[in-house]
Amino acid sequence: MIYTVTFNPALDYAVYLDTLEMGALNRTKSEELRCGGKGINVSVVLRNLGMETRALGFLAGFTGQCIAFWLEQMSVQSDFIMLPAGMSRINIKLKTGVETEINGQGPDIPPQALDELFAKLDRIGDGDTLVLAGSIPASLPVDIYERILSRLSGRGIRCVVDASGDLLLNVLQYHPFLIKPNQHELSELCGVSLTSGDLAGIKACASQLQEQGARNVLVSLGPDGALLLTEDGKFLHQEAAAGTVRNSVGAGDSMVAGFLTGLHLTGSYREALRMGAAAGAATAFSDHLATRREVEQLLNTL
Ligand SMILES: Nc1ncnc2c1ncn2[C@@H]1O[C@H](COP(=O)(O)OP(=O)(O)O)[C@@H](O)[C@H]1O
Ligand SMILES: O=P(O)(O)OC[C@H]1O[C@](O)(COP(=O)(O)O)[C@@H](O)[C@@H]1O
Repeated sequence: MIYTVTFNPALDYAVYLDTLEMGALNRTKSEELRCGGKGINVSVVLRNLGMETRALGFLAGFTGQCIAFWLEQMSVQSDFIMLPAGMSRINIKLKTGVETEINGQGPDIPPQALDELFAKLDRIGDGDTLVLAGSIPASLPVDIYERILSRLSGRGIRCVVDASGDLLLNVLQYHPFLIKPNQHELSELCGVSLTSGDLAGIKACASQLQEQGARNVLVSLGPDGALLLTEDGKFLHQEAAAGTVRNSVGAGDSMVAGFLTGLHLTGSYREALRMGAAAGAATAFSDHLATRREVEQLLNTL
């Protein structure tokens, strides 16, 4: 079973307009609302690809109820903790030819709710995979992912972490099975400025994160594809699929889901990377998260 944890789920509100005029009334050409947050997106795409998954984390308020309802409608198994106050965030995704995002803070998570999550995590066992993905509400300490990995350590659980900054750096000492920074996050993590196409620089940063403890490092590069540094020290590069971008929100999460599915089905890192790229592109080229049919179609082109 692949468990995902989303500390800070969201409703993603995508708004399409030709231009955005600051300080004026703008009207949309169209808009879409869907549930989001990194772990949730991973679970949705895993489910679409026929994998067994359960989404964990925290929800609050009417937005939280909406997220739970939509997950149920999509037959995604979930076991969220409902918080006593606040509301799950609404993240705004402006589509004006370029993509601009405004992500919210999220509700406070009180200590009792955190204990409830730990109790659920204690039931995960040998052979399971745990995906910790996304930001945490400001009220939580930045070592929270580290505390989870330390608690699960030695229990045969495969841990995947998709987060940025210290949230990610702090867990490397626990040797996560996979991390998936995008190019921007990689630059930040390594304190260097990486330009698109600087494959040598990207490889050096990936190696640095592996030296710090990550087993496999998957760097997603948007339209430039992806680079995987495997645990046995090999670099694999994957070109991106060709197509027209509609909404790339969730492409990274879809890549994680595709990668885990590909690895489960074939046991090959090369194939996992290919399926990750197909799933990422399938999401970027549509206004929803990748479906199985879309992933299979793109897989044939890679
Ligand atoms: N414009 C695109 N064209 C083709 N593939 C894409 C595009 N954008 C994303 N992808 C695929 O999805 C993967 C994840 O996207 P990326 O934007 O790098 O992640 P994130 O959403 O985490 O920033 C990429 O590595 C690539 O394979
Ligand atoms: O938790 P964070 O870092 O604020 O990110 C949350 C946002 O990331 C997403 O999960 C999309 O992530 P990716 O585009 O990296 O796949 C959105 O659904 C959500 O709004």
